[in-house]
Amino acid sequence: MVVVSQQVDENFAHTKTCKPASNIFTEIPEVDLLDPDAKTLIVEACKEFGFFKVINHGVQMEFIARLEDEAMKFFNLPQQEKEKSGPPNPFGYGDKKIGPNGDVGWVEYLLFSTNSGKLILPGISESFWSFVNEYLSAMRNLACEVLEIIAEELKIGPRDILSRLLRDEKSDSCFRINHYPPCPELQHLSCRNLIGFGDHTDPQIISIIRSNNTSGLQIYLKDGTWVSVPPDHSSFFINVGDSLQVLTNGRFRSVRHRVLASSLNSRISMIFFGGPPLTEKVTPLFSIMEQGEESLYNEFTWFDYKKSAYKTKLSDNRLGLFEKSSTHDK
Ligand SMILES: C=C1C[C@]23C[C@@]1(O)CC[C@H]2[C@@]12CC[C@H](O)[C@@](C)(C(=O)O1)[C@H]2[C@@H]3C(=O)O
Ligand SMILES: O=C(O)CCC(=O)C(=O)O
Ligand SMILES: [Fe+2]
Repeated sequence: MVVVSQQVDENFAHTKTCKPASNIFTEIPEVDLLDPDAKTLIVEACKEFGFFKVINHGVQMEFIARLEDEAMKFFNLPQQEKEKSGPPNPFGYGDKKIGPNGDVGWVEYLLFSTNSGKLILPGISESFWSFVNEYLSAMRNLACEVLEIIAEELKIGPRDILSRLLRDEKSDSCFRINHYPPCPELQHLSCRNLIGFGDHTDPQIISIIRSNNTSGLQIYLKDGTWVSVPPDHSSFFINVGDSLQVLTNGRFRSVRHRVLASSLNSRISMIFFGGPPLTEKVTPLFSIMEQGEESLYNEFTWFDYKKSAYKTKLSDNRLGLFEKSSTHDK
């Protein structure tokens, strides 16, 4: 038995594992977008967790299911067919390798830009492409609605002070579909968990995650613990990204998160990352600052941040490089 376990461990030498952490977190803030109290809940959640769940969002389930079906059709293609849409540079099909700096995970994915026209990928059918575009426009609207609610509650008007960054035709947003295949060998993996997508924060302003009902997503709490997010295929999970942490001068928290692979079930997730135009300065909003308050960050544009981010490993503290008091100061 011990021998079998050792052999299996060797098979996973090229992937990453972590200690088991299966604390199921039942206190994820749940925001009903039709509830007049939504504003307060959203702002509290962004400060405490940088993360919340949205219900009554108005996006039809059939619409989401159609895109998920198309994505599964793609991931079910023979490996060599899928590889024709890769490697990602950074857009396209990727398998196990994440980003340009040696990160790995038990995941395959498709990464799309939302503003560089049609990405010609051999494995992407016309119908898949048109579902992606319809979905993206629904996600942009949802992200903007949330950002407008935030602006209103923080009284940092005008109402579109944040959402205009995503509505801009040059908004540098992107979209990712992740597929985490089940990993039956995991049961023998000597009490370790297999990393699907390693821990990180998202660099953009806001991200919207939607997944099927397979668990795996975890968030890192202020008290230093990892907790599992109960999956809910009919809701959206919203992440505060690094840029929103800066725009609010640290009032909101960019959430560290990761995904663990499952031994039994396949997880599929679709994530919209709402980013500003490349030339936009990412600095604390003037209207949020109290008298005498100083920016916690050196001035940078989204282009500067992205350029720096793509030199980092997934789990690096990317924002640390731009913090004023940081020892990493440039
Ligand atoms: C390791 C990397 C992958 C990533 C680019 C990076 O160098 C650091 C940030 C990573 C991340 C995390 C959130 C999103 O999934 C992503 C698309 C992004 O914008 O930043 C990925 C990048 C990627 O996979 O290309
Ligand atoms: O797949 C998921 O649920 C989240 C993945 C993620 O955090 C990412 O792609 O940035
Ligand atoms: Fe992420």
